[in-house]
Formats: sequence, structure tokens, C-alpha cells
Amino acid sequence: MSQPDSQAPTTYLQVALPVPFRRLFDYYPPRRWKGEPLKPGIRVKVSFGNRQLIGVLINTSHHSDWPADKLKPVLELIDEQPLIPPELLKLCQWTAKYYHHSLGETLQVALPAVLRQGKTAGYGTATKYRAATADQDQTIALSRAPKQLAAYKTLLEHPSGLTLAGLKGLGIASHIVQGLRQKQLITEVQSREPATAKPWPSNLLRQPALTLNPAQQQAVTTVSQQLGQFCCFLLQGVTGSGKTEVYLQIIEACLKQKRQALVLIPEIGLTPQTLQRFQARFSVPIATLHSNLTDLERWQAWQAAASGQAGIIIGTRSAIFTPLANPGVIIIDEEHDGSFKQQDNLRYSARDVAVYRANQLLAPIVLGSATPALESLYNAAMGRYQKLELPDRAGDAKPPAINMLDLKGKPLSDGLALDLQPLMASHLATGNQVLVFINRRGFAPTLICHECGWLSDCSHCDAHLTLHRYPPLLRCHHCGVEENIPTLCPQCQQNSLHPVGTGTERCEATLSQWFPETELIRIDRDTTQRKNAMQELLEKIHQEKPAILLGTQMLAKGHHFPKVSLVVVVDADSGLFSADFRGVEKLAQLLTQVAGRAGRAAAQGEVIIQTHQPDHRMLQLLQAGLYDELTQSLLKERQGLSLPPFGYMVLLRAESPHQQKAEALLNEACQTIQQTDLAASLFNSVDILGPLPAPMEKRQGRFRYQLALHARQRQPLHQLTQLLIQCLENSKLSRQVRWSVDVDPQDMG
Ligand SMILES: Nc1ncnc2c1ncn2[C@@H]1O[C@H](COP(=O)(O)OP(=O)(O)OP(=O)(O)O)[C@@H](O)[C@H]1O
Ligand SMILES: [Zn+2]
Repeated sequence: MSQPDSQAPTTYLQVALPVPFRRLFDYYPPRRWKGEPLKPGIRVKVSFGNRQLIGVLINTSHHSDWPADKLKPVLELIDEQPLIPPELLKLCQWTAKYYHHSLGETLQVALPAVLRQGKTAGYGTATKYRAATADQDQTIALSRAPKQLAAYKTLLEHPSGLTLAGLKGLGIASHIVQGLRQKQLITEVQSREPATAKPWPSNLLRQPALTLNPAQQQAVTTVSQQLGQFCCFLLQGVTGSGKTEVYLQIIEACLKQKRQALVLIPEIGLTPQTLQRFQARFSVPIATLHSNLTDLERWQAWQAAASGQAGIIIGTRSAIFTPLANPGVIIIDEEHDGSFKQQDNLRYSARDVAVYRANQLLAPIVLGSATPALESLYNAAMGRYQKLELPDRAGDAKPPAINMLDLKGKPLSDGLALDLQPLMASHLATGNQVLVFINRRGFAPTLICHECGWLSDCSHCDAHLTLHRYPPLLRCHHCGVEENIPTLCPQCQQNSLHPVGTGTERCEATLSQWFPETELIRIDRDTTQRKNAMQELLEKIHQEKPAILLGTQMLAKGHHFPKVSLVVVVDADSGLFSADFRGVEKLAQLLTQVAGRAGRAAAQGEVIIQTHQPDHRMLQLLQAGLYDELTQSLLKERQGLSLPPFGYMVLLRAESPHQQKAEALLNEACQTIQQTDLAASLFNSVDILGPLPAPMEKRQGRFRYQLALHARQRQPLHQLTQLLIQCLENSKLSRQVRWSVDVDPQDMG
């Protein structure tokens, strides 16, 4: 019925739909299909159950596994030409397969909202109208509407369609077009307007480049020579070594070859300075992609990248899915940063996807960090990545001196040793700034009753409620629930409630007592919620007046604060004994990054780490500035246990408001696969641990369980994962349990 020629074999459209099922859906071509090309990457509108969905055509086939009477025709072909270039479609297919995710939902992550919603008119594409069939008989139906008839005949003469403007030029008004559309005699298609990339200014630079030091020069030359070929570089440069300058000059070389650079950074809002440095240097258009864009802005940035107009594309995680007309180089700044791994839905690592993409594009990729992830260091050691090193700080800056402040037996005020006061005072007196780092916001992590031991716990999560002072309340940092602060203990009614532990607000209390005259700039999630708040606080810091900067890891990332000469780490201990096998690695990265904010310009930097464990080996190595020795010993530990990067992991998570159901679902899947022969052969090479309760068993009112899969090789691990997923998808329980797959999990919680 939907075929132009009854002799031809039936054509089936294989469509990716935004639904969680990990497969494609077959449809017939639209009812009035005239055999126009069905190119992968065009969008189609289909009915799915009782909904209409926008999907993406992946393939056509002359075969379908589904009974003919179960299949429906697509309602509409939305695009004439694919708006998703083949390379991007291939990247999404790889990503969906590697992360065991639905391709339709992967495309949801990759594509701008405008495309997902099926809109495009006015967004760089034009709507064209075509006669619905080539059938002259339709003219009879129009014999009583001469203007519509004339218009219809005109459209028959233009089989590729006409825009409204084109029709108007031929004397056909839009209401006549609408009339024909209502009679379903014409169809609409979206057609891409020709890309209108203007040439870049011949002088690419707005501002001259800095003179590189030899190590920087070596890095720039090595990478620039590889333009046009795939090669993965690990740029390991100590904090303040001028990695950004290296990126800028690699990009310059790339732009000179008329190629584009794609740069991923952890969070644009946190470090607007990085973006400003790119904008100040180059005169070519720069497209930025991050979460604070409107749908239209995002679409425009996408178009600028796809057309080749933008020379540089800078964005956060999902910008890795930006189409590039002339790809040149991919740069990942702070490659170790946790934000590159998405923690819900499609749990992809933008860094790992980027390495695959660079390979696909035949482009070099640079992973830059002062504290590379163990995975990346291992890849470099294995020769898969080429290491480039910047061992010294740029310019005249010296590495900071790191000292431990042993807290044992020391009097404290809100978590700060009293010895700190004179030290901070001396730094402030010379006109410098002091950065105080504490990785907890709020006043105190919990409230305890000194009489009966009652603790302020969240009723929805296995977590304490954090005490906040401004505004005064108890808040759960996992589910957001808020409660009033009780004046008497809710359990024993005594007046004996005390805050336990220290957060940023509590530190602030002591610091403002110690230094009532000095400006105190607090940066944490509570002080930066308002739009532009972060920007304003950073501007205050950059006025370079003596000040105390107090904050969480938001202050540790990638900032260049020239006036900071002293960094105080309030509490190094809580991370030392973490249950997560990556705990020490993450702490070492964080401490090195925070310490690296000190002494980045003229003044010599000093770092004080407060700890009860000054002899801990990790702290000792950090103090000696031996990050490489530290990572080597961590790698040795991992090797002994076959943990990543010496082995691979997949976590299957399940959660449900009913305590038993999440565990039951995972158990059922394990039992079901045990009956298959394939699984039996895989059990030799894959270890399954669990199902076990997640480290935080209850969160947001749901009970959470997980199954950990662990293997020395990827292939059997992925095969077994696949089998388990099939069981989970087919289980009746899965309708009552939310479950997800996490390949290469970064966070075991
Ligand atoms: N070749 C150079 N000569 C003089 N100054 C330089 C040179 N290269 C970089 N700088 C300056 O050194 C400072 C630190 O550089 P940058 O912020 O790029 O370091 P980084 O390696 O990215 O540090 P981090 O990893 O700590 O964020 C900047 O002010 C930069 O302008
Ligand atoms: Zn909670």
C-alpha cells in the first residue's frame, strides 16, 4: 500500500525512538510516499502506542521481523536532507552500543532540543511544500476551487517542492497553500538552507600569542604536526604551567589550516575566565555550548559548528556531540574531572567518547591536566597515548610549598587551628589573598543531642540533614527535603542539641571574627545559585584586594587567582579512608588542584593542610610534590586487585520504593542467565558481585541495590551485561523497579 510500485519489495524504515528500549522500530514509508530517498539521519514523525514521537531514521531494509499487520506507516518525513551528519550518527550509534543504552535516548542527549522536538522552521531550515502524489486525478477534486487547482498544478511542476516565499513569487498566497494542506493534497518537508559560512578574518588573532617556554613549545609543535591524523596526547602540566597557552597555540595552528577546534571544559559557569581567554585571543567566531543556553541559542551554536562558521567550539560534556564541518583537533581540559562522566540516563564519559571520535575524525586529541586520571596515565604508560609534559610553572612562578598542620591535641575554632590566625594575618598584611578550602557547604554536617545521641537524619535517605544558618534550617543534600531546626531534642526533649563537624558557613563565623575588617568571599553552591552570582564573586576576587576566599571545590577548579599566596585545606582526613576504590585518587587530585591555586604569580605560594594523619603516605608524597610516585603506587594497588584500569567494570543499579523489589529484580536476572550456555562460559572470565545494597542504600525514598560486574577483558564483560539487560528488560518486575546500566562507573554510590 505504501509502495510506489507494487512490484518492488516492501521497504521498511528502521527508526530510533526516544524510548528506553534498546532496539530500533520498523515502520512502513508514509502513505503517500513517492519513492523519495530515505537517508539515514532524517527525522520522522511516527505514532507509537497512543503518542506521536519524533524519531531518527537509521536504516532501511527489505526485511522486518515483525508481522505485517503490526506495522504502521510513518506519519511524516520531516527532513529532506539529514540534519544529523553521518559521522555524528555513527558516533551516537557507537555510544549507545558501548554504554548499552537506547539509541533513541542517546540521540536525545546528543541533539539540541529544537531538533528533538521536530521543530526547525526558521532555525536554518526552510519549509517546502510538495504535491502529495503525482496523481493528476486529484485535479478533479479541485475542479470547484480554481485557485487551489492552479496552485496544485504549479506544485506538480516542481516535484522537489517550493517554499512559501517561492509560491508567493508565483502568485500563490499562503491561505491557498493552507487550503490544500487541509485537504491533505500537499505535504510539508524541512529542507536545509545552504550553509552560509562566511570566511574567517584573515588575521586570526585579536591579541598576540605569548612566547612559549621550551616545554610548551615542544607540546605545541608535536601536536600541530599531527593535524590530519589520529593521535591521543596526554598533556600533563603542573598547576600554573600554562596549559591553556598550549591549547591556544595548537588551536591557532589548526585554524591556519582552516580546521575547527572542539574544546571541552568541566564547567563554564565556574571558570568564565577560560572562555574569556579564548575570546580575547581569537577573532574567529567561537560557539559556546553549555547548560545555560536557551533552545534557540543552543541550536544556533550547533548550526555555527555544523556549517563551519565557528572556528572554535567550547562546551561542557555534551558538546562532544557537536557536528563539525572541518574537524581539526579535540581538546579536553582537566581531563580527570568527574563532570565529564554523566551520572544519570546515558552514563557516558565525554572524555572516552572524545577519544573514539577523534579516531573516527582522524584528528589529534589532547587530554590536559595537572592531575591526570589513573586510566589516562596507564594508557600513556602502555603507549596508547603520547605523553607531553610541562614540569615547571610558566613565567617566574615557583611551585607552592606544602606543609602539614598536625591537628592532634591542637585547640580549634570551628575546625580551624588557632595557629592559622597569625599566618593568615601575615599573608593578608602583604596585600595578598588567602584561600580557605573546605569541601562541605552549610554550617555543620549534622546536629546531635548530647543527652540521648539523637541525630538529625533524613527520613527519605540514609544521610544526615545538614544544618544551615542562612536561612536557618536542616536540609538533606541528597533529596532536598527541608525541616525546621528543633530547639529541643525531638527524642528526649532536652535542650542539648549541638552541631557536629564544620561546613563553609561555620568556618565563615570564625574567620569573620578573626578578621572583621577583611573582605570574606564565600563561594559554594548556596552563595552562587542566583544567576550571575558566581561571575560577580569572581570579579570581586579579581579586583585583587586583600581578601579571604572561602569555599568548596568550586574554588579549586582551573582558576587563576594571581593574588592568592596562602591556601588552607581545612580537612584532608575525611577523604583518606573512603570506601570507594577511587577515593584516594580523587582526594589527591583535589588537594593538588587546590594547592595549585597558591603562588601562581609573583608571590611565593604556601599551602597548609590540616590533618590528624600527617604521616599518611599519600599526604607525604603530595607534600614532596611527587604526584607521579603517588599515582604509581595507586596503580600498583589497582593492579593487584585487577581494578580499573587493569580490569573493567559495569554496575547494574536498581531502585524501588519497595525494599525487596530492587534486589529481587537483580536476583532474578542473575538466576535467569545462569540457565544459558553462553553465560556459563562467560562466568569463567567475569566476576559478579551482588546484588548488594548501594553504599547509600536509601535515597529519595527509594531502596537501591547494585550488581557489580568485573572482568579483565572488555568483551566477555559486555556480553554478559547484554544478557543481563535482556533479562531485566523482559522481567515483569522491571515495571516497578527503575534500573540502569553504568559502564566504566566512576562513582560506586
Ligand atoms: N609562556 C608563558 N610566558 C609567560 N606567562 C605564561 C606563559 N604561559 C602561560 N603563562 C601564564 O601563566 C599563568 C598560568 O597559566 P594557565 O592558567 O594556563 O595554567 P594551567 O596550566 O592551565 O594551570 P591549572 O592546571 O592550574 O589550571 C597564566 O597567567 C598565563 O598567562
Ligand atoms: Zn534526603
